[in-house]
Amino acid sequence: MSNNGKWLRTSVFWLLILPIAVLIIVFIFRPQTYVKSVSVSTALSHLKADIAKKQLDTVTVGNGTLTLVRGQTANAQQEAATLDSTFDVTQVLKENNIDYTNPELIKLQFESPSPIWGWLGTLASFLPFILLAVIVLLMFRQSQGGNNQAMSFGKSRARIFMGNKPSVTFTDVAGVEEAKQELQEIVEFLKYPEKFAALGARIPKGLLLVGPPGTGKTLISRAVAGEAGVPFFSISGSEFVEMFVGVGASRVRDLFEQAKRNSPCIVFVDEIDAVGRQRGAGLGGSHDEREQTLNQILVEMDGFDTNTNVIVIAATNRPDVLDPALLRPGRFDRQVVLDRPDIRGRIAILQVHAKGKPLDTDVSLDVLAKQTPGFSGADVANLLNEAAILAARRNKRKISMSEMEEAIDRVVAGPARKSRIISEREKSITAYHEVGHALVARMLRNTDPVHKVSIVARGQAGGFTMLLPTEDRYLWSKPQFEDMLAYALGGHVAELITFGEVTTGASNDIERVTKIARSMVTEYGMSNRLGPMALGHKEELVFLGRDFGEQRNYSEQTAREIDEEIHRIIQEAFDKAYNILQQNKSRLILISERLIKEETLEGPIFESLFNQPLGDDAQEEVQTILTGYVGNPPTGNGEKKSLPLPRSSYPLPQQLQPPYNNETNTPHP
Ligand SMILES: Nc1ncnc2c1ncn2[C@@H]1O[C@H](COP(=O)(O)OP(=O)(O)OP(=O)(O)O)[C@@H](O)[C@H]1O
Ligand SMILES: [Zn+2]
Repeated sequence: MSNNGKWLRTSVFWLLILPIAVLIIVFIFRPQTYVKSVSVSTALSHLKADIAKKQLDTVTVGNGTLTLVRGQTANAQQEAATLDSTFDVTQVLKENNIDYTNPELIKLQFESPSPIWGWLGTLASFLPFILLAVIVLLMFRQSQGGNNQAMSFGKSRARIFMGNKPSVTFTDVAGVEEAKQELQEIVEFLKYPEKFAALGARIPKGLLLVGPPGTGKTLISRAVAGEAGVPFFSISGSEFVEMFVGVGASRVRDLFEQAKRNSPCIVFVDEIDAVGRQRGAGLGGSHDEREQTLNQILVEMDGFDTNTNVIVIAATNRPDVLDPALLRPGRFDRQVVLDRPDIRGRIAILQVHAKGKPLDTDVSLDVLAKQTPGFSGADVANLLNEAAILAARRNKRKISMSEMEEAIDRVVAGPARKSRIISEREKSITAYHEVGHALVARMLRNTDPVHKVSIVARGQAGGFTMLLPTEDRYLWSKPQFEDMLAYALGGHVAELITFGEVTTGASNDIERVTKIARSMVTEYGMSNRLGPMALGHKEELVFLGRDFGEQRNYSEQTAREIDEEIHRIIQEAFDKAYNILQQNKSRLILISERLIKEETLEGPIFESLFNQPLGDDAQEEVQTILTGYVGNPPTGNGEKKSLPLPRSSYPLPQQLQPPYNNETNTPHP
């Protein structure tokens, strides 16, 4: 850190210390509450008077004294009366017609107050010194640059980490088969470390679980420990954020010490993003603390030798903010993704959590799964729990579908859940949109194979299409960009062709397309008309808060030409996508409808659907789909007039043969 930063930190430090010092002085010279000695009868009569005034008093009896605190203010008047051993407060109150059962008026306490007060009093008089000592210690630590190894300040706060052996197994985790498979390997490592050691295999030290909240990251980690029969230690990154400097690091040290003593075992670090954010900018103690905690975790992990057999599993839903140091080999170099479950996953999770819950005959888990797109595992579990509570409240013996329906609404609308539930229509539109992308990608030469099409909502997007890059790409050619643009417009075009209208769902695609097309023209020299010229983006000149307008390094004429070229490129991409989807409309309908049912289509399934013969049977199926459609069917007939007419006559279909069937391209897995 620079000198400047240090100076800043020191001043911030003093700004914090000064008010504390002032507080301490005020505390020392504060007006003492004064306890007046009175007789029992005086105290009682005062109490009676206060009750008549509807004022809440506290009566404490114990240690031979009756203390009356009159009123609830901080420096309420206090009276103490000495009692003899036969004094029975309830009896006396009764005799005096004081209703001591009304908590609004009288708070009756029977603890022995004096030792606590005495102790507190002593503590209070020492408080300034204790605070001073803490401050001095903290300063000392600061000036040491927060050296973790030195001092045992954090040690005294050492917490005993309970490493329990969870009884959870993989059967309790449902719908995340891929993740389970990957973690199975970790289980093997933990169970038979010698087997791997004998072969010289390096046991992974760290594994990062990535996924949105409630997708079972904690659960599956516990299940790994449960399967392997090893202890499970857990800690959460967010615990460290508010701590004093050094405490977090020492906690981490304690945790790992115990973990190593109990190896083989699992250390689970939840919310690692809370400490594992990119190091760099930041100011103040909590930032320092985070950095030190993170450093300590890295130090511990680096210190494992080959037979440590402690595996650290960290969980996050923000892998993008993590410090790259965490992801380096030998640290959290393995990542396992836990996504929100698709329909099959939700059925499986429903089955797991329905165990032990008596369900009525009308309950169909399939139907429930269908109604809950976007639910995480935790939401699904929560849904069943809510339904069970509702059924109990209605004095039912079994949970029926009506409770389930209501529980869905609760989970969706309830404060805990913000994820959306999609209407049937929105689901259809999303499906056609995504299959539009996928089909265009499938038909073009320069796009990667389709890896997955899904209408399970993720983040902002209602669905997504994933291509599987066949190689790392650093250079993009013009044809690649052109196909990419058509692919990106595939969703928009599919909506247009089928439902005859476009939705806001394509706005991201359109933004991306526009950006790429602009870059092609202005940065990459991919427009023959303008040639290889860096036509820098418009720069906004903002100086000292004043906007001086835009600065261009080209003329008005060129600006117009750029716009025209961008327009042409996008138009051509649009036409390409349009032609492909028109020609494959039956495929579009068949695959989209399948996607609506299954919510996710993996690459191979998409491929086999794509390759289905489009004979009479298929045409018949299309017709059945269209006639059976609720609402307006995805035919889009009659809406075509409003389309921009395809201008470029892209040669079809010869050139657009499915590319992955020839010798140079093998069908992807
Ligand atoms: N795949 C699943 N199978 C069965 N139950 C699940 C699954 N996913 C989540 N649950 C249920 O949801 C609960 C919460 O999940 P968990 O705490 O493991 O999620 P998480 O991903 O760690 O969440 P967070 O990111 O908020 O910490 C689990 O205890 C379990 O009951
Ligand atoms: Zn899209």
